[in-house]
Amino acid sequence: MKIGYLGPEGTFTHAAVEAVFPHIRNVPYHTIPQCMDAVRDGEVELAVVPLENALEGSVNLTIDYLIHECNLPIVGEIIAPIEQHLLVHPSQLEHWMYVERIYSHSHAIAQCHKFLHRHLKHATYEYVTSTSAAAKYVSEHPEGKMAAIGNRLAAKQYGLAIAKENIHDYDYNHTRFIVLHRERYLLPVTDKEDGFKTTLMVMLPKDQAGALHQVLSAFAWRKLNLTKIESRPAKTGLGNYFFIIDIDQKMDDILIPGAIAELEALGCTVQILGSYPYYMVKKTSLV
Ligand SMILES: O=C(O)C(=O)C[C@]1(C(=O)O)C=C[C@@H](O)C=C1
Repeated sequence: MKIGYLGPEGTFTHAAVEAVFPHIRNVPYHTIPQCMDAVRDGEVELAVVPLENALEGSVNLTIDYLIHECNLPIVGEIIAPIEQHLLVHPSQLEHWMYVERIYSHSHAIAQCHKFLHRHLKHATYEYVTSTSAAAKYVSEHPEGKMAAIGNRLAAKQYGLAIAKENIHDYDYNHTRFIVLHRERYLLPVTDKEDGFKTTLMVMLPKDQAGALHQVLSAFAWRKLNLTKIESRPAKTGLGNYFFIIDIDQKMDDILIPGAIAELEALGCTVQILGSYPYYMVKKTSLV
């Protein structure tokens, strides 16, 4: 069995994969869509991609590619702590405050805006496909006045020095990663899961007053706890949205099917994106 992840080696995604699937061979992919395509095309059985960060919110590319391009069920979730560090070539360690360009994934840069505003006001941002792609690039340009934002694993992997530790803006920093498979599937994980979730995609009927209220009440009176509700453009015209709804329990025989039937009776289109276990990675077992 093989598991694809957003690479190259040393991303937070890689660390999450190693923490939960230490015995499965992992394969890095350059972009999030490439990871998903690899599962769809059968190159790997599973893929892990970032979905949401506690400071910066959803990774829209993941949601949009999943909904519009590559319909794969979510079979698991990994929640991992995130510590961002400023990484430089060792030869630049004394001069980190003079770096002119900061490389990283847009989500990682967004998690460190207060630090960047305070200490590196003059620097410009270069967005790349992942935090470790940034670290790799910086390691290949020892003369450049540049830094990457990434983790300890990437610093080690690419021989960079940590100029400043823990530069993320708020202490509580976690990212949710989803595990995708071609079909609904039970994960080969020995650790006990920390809980279960069910994720739905709901498209409201057009121009119906109070539709969202009715949708929420279908969950509320059944006491189904929602951990997330988010809208994304349906990409069919201004004002057309779909909702991603996370329910805090696994699929059952009565409550969730009942809520779905009620939504469909209201004229909603509903798709079950997955019903899956989630795993919380401890800080010490990450990077
Ligand atoms: O896995 C990585 O290192 C990434 O670059 C992706 C990503 C993300 O998209 O959220 C993953 C975790 C961190 O929140 C920052 C970046």
